[in-house]
Amino acid sequence: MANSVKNGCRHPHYLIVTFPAQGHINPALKLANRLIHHGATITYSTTISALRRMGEPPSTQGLSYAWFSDGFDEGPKSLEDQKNYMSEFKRRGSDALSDIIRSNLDATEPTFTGVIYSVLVPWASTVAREFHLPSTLLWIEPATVLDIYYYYFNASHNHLFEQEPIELPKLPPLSTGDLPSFLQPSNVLPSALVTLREHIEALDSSESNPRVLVNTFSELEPEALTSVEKLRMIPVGPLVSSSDNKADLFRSSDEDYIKWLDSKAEKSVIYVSLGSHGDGLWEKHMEALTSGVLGTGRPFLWVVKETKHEEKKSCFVDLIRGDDDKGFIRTINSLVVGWCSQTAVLAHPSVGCFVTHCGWNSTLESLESGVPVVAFPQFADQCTTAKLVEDVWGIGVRVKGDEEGLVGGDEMRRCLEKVMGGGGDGDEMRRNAARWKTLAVDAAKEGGPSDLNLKGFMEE
Ligand SMILES: O=c1ccn([C@@H]2O[C@H](COP(=O)(O)OP(=O)(O)O[C@H]3O[C@H](CO)[C@@H](O)[C@H](O)[C@H]3O)[C@@H](O)[C@H]2O)c(=O)[nH]1
Repeated sequence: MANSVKNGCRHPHYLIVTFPAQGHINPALKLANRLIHHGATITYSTTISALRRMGEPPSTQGLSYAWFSDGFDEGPKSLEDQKNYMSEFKRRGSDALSDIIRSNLDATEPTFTGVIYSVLVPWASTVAREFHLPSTLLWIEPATVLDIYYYYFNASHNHLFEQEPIELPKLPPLSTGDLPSFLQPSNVLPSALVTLREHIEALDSSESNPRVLVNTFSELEPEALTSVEKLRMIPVGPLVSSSDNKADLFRSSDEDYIKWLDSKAEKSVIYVSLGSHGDGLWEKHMEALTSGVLGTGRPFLWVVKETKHEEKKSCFVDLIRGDDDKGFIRTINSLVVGWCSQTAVLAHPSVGCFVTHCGWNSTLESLESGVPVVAFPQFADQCTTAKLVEDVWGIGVRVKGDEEGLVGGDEMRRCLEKVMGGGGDGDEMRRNAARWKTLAVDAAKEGGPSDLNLKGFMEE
């Protein structure tokens, strides 16, 4: 078999495969850029639906794309489509990936040296194995969350989940509400659980101690990174993309939100964004969130992204802006945008607090910017991240729901005042956030520990 060989070593060429969602595409792109920086070539593969939404993908020398159809090039339309999505993504994705690898291997000079696959794409490791290519999981959530899934799906540890607090090796004691939502009794997405189990099975069935690239850094989760003996977790984060080298699946707002932020006092603005899956929130928490934020009387910048439910969106925007005579005051003191450059917003000196759902990218971005948070987790890994934010890293406060998990406006306001207010807890969170900012930036910079880990991964 002919190979691309330099000085006796095969030139690294990775095929990176990701799930086509906003929170998945960019950390993998950032990884691609860092690997290219260290001399690798990358073929980046995800679905045509993602390409259609992002328009022109970022281009860099050494980076090429291999798009494939998951059968839903315009995105899943009906509830039925959504139910079938994960199995279709796996079926069509496996076939497509086989074709991509086969045509590379059939070329006069085949070049792939390995496959890197991300969360929700466990089948990529099966395809890689069929072609005798090494594969590595890129875990784009906290190491702590991977530990939890590992123990949950592992027969010899599963009993640890039977009593509260849940005590897992080297992790802080957890309540059921701190677990990823898929492991909670209220889980409404059984297909996610099937895919996560496949991830753990793929790791368990591979070589003795599989390497996992984790989007975290060693100071942030020192114990979690070594909790599971079977896994060699390699921290390579934070993988946070700058505005000019990322792909957005949503159209940025025309409003000049940076100019608006420029007009506000230092650390005075509440930034509200609940990631790229905010739709379900309107039903449950819209009023609480709105009354809490408005109740503080502080200026706010709020992302209400485009949605299939445009009618609900406009009700929500009306509610934020106010439909009474106070509406004018609210409008001049607030800005609602459809989508923004979140990293640019978080880096702005006027932002004093981030109301976040605790998606892992948003959390890393707030750590890297030193902005304290009000944690308002919705599903998936977000519940565990909220626990870490509040109890382990001390950079924010988590809103508490009632017995049914419902959050009230007073609670939201209490949390906002705690983070934004002067003295006591607020000062401590700001100090902690400033400390984490330094550590996060140092970890990811050229020659920093995460960067050296990535270089080590390539050279091994
Ligand atoms: O106006 C906006 C709003 C968001 N973002 C970006 O969108 C990304 C959102 O990612 P994340 O915070 O991780 O949230 P989700 O999109 O909800 O991510 C999904 O994927 C993540 C990685 O698996 C999980 O941690 C989350 O729980 C899951 O919901 C971040 O990079 C933000 O900077 C923008 O650029 N502009």
